[in-house]
Amino acid sequence: MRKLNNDMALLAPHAPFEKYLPIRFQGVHLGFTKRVIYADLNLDIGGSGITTIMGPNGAGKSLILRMLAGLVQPDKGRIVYGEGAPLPAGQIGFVFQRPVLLRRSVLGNLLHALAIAGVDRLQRDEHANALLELGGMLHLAKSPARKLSGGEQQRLTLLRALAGKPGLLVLDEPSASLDPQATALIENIVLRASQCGVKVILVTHDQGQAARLADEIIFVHQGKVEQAQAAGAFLKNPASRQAKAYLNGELLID
Ligand SMILES: Nc1ncnc2c1ncn2[C@@H]1O[C@H](COP(=O)(O)OP(=O)(O)OP(=O)(O)O)[C@@H](O)[C@H]1O
Repeated sequence: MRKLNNDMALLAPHAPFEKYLPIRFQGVHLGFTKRVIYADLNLDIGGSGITTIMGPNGAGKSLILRMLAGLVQPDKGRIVYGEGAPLPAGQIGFVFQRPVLLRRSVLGNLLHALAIAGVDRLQRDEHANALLELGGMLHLAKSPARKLSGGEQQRLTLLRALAGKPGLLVLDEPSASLDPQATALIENIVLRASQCGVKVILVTHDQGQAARLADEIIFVHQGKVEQAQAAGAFLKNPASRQAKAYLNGELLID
């Protein structure tokens, strides 16, 4: 219980996020010069907890995350949070596939993120150290961030994303190419954030990871999106033939 209290102090969103749910993609069209990725994407990401997006390479999973982040704008349509109020700055934390860390120490990266998040200068050291403890990285505090191993960099990126106590955490294959132990460390932090009320949206190809983390799963294939299905049901008996083929490792041709 004590740990949960500590986690709550460290991870619970700085402002309640429920009112920004569901997240709705309404009539979204997104295309590039030679290819339309989404012609008319309508998708509700409704529940709290962890939503996992799965689907073959190039299906457009990362683009859904990038649109959520406002990094890519749809050509048409819109993304609506809850009743439609604009999402306040600092409510989304991102972890992308390739970590981009500052040329500073591990601690320096977290202190910078805390400064950006508006945390009082006097509280930053304590907050950063608590994050490092959460990530099992206290012993690396003074190491140059860019010299860390891939798994350590990914974990630091996750801690940095949580520094501002966001209500929504968006992760794009956060443990691709990590070993099982490094993956377990990442998953532990994600689960703890979720238990503290952070809404998590995670892209993964790892069915084991989806089974361990996901409450619901969305399947994306050729610009079409299956509405969220409960994770257990999806992994056992997915709604579509394409999802079944994907889970069985078969080539998807239509
Ligand atoms: N800025 C861009 N310009 C042109 N094409 C793009 C751009 N961004 C993404 N795409 C294309 O959109 C498609 C979907 O990309 P996206 O990164 O969302 O796929 P993904 O489902 O995340 O794939 P993966 O599992 O391989 O990471 C790809 O074919 C990609 O090449």
